[in-house]
Amino acid sequence: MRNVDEFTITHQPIASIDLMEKAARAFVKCFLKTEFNAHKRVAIFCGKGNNGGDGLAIAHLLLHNGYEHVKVYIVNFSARQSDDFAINLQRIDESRCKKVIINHPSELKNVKADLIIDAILGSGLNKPLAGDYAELVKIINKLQKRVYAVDVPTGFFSEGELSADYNGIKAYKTICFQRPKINFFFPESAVATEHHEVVDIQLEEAFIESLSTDFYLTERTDMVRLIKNRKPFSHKGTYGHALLIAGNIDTMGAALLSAKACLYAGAGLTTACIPATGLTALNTLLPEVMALPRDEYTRIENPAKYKAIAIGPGLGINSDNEKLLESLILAARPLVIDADALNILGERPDLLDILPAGSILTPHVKEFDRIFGAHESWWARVQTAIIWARKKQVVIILKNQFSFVCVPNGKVLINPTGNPAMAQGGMGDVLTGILSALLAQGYSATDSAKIGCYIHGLAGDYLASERHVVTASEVAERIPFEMHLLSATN
Ligand SMILES: NC(=O)C1=CN([C@@H]2O[C@H](COP(=O)(O)OP(=O)(O)OC[C@H]3O[C@@H](n4cnc5c(N)ncnc54)[C@H](OP(=O)(O)O)[C@@H]3O)[C@@H](O)[C@H]2O)[C@@H](O)CC1
Ligand SMILES: Nc1ncnc2c1ncn2[C@@H]1O[C@H](COP(=O)(O)OP(=O)(O)O)[C@@H](O)[C@H]1O
Repeated sequence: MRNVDEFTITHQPIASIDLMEKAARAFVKCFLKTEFNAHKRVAIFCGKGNNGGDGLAIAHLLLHNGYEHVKVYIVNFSARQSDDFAINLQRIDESRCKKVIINHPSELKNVKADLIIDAILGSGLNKPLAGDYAELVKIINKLQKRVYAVDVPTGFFSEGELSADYNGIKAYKTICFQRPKINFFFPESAVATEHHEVVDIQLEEAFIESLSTDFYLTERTDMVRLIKNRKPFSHKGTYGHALLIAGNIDTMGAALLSAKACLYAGAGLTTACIPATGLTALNTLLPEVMALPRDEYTRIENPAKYKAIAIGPGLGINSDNEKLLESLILAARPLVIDADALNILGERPDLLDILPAGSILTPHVKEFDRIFGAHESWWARVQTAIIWARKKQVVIILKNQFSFVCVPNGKVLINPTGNPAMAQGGMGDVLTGILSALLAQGYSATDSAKIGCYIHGLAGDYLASERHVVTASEVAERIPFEMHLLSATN
């Protein structure tokens, strides 16, 4: 962001102090959406860099917006200060804003605040917190007040491996500028900030887009561009035949959920390869789906007749299923590999080595570590996924609240949709069904993964807007509505 900042200043008629003012305005506008009680006492902790400069400008604006009790705490632990911090400090000195200078953490006493704004250190963090900074942050966290962080919580690295013993500010919400920090998407960030919201400060967009990065956030506009309308005169053959190899005696539901999602995501034909004991359930619940009974060792005759083949949901781990997976991999057909098929891969590194290019793997964290070994952090997991996706020319969807879609060209597409109401068994089976349907309809593995994760989460978000929890079946049923809304606009 720093070079974007510089680029904006040199290419647009805007001074850096004005950019800081814009950032502060954007912060305050967002802050006032939830904090509209101007009687609340606000303590703003400001370091002496530009993050602290933002804090001072925010203090000014809050007073302007009718907040009566705003106090700034200048964290004076460093001799250096940025130019824009100095300008804003002078403005504060000339205003009616209360100011306290803290030269040592022990000087912080009797903080009477309802809300705290953290502007001590932002994206300039270049080493872990230690000494006075660490001590001060500990005291602030102990106050147990609602903290809003400016751009980044103090002590939180925006990118790179996150330490397991985070000692920075624990924010309720981080209001960050222009782009989310990559590390907000990792589960380890939950300890640093419960929520984050990105605000636009009109940095030079064209320049941001031109910066090289391996991380891309999937957006609604991508869906509108990618999802194709159903064509006049098209028929079931146009939209491909998907085969789902799934289910076992005690996990038939997984097969039913995948097959349901496959239907609802638009495959022309769907066949479920399930144990014969599940046929009645399948025919009763999903009469549109064809069945291929799976008893003992089954070979898929003529796999070429299917445009997409998925294997794994509720499959069960046994030698017959292992042989089945092996035969498909040896047939060099791209596959969607999920759940127990991933667990089989974990036991068979030789199969991992010959994965058909164009396949999609959909591991959650445990499945991922079973295949690729234990990892200390999510950052490390994503690095491993990037390497394997490139090496085997496959797509790896590392599933979580924000799923990381690692694609063959080494890029990572971060999926922003989805929510904790979706944290319930069967949700991954639905994703596998959606992916199969998209592949059957002719989308590439990368586009299927990108679209599939997005609409899966979007359906969950729609349902969760009025509910505490959503079920996997309901997510499947919501898919055609979301696809309609997205494709209708293109
Ligand atoms: N384009 C944008 O995004 C815009 C950004 N803006 C704002 O600027 C913020 C970035 O400001 P910044 O570059 O001045 O750095 P900041 O975070 O204030 O740190 C200050 C100094 O602290 C030091 N330091 C680092 N780690 C340390 C540690 N562990 N313990 C102790 N000291 C440590 C380090 O100095 P050093 O140690 O290198 O001398 C560092 O330079 C950004 O977050 C946003 O709020 C907006 O105003 C406008 C648009
Ligand atoms: N908190 C959450 N926020 C968003 N999505 C979630 C959340 N929890 C789970 N999901 C989604 O639900 C799916 C769960 O997959 P998985 O664990 O394989 O489920 P199952 O094996 O029960 O079918 C993933 O796609 C994941 O992204």
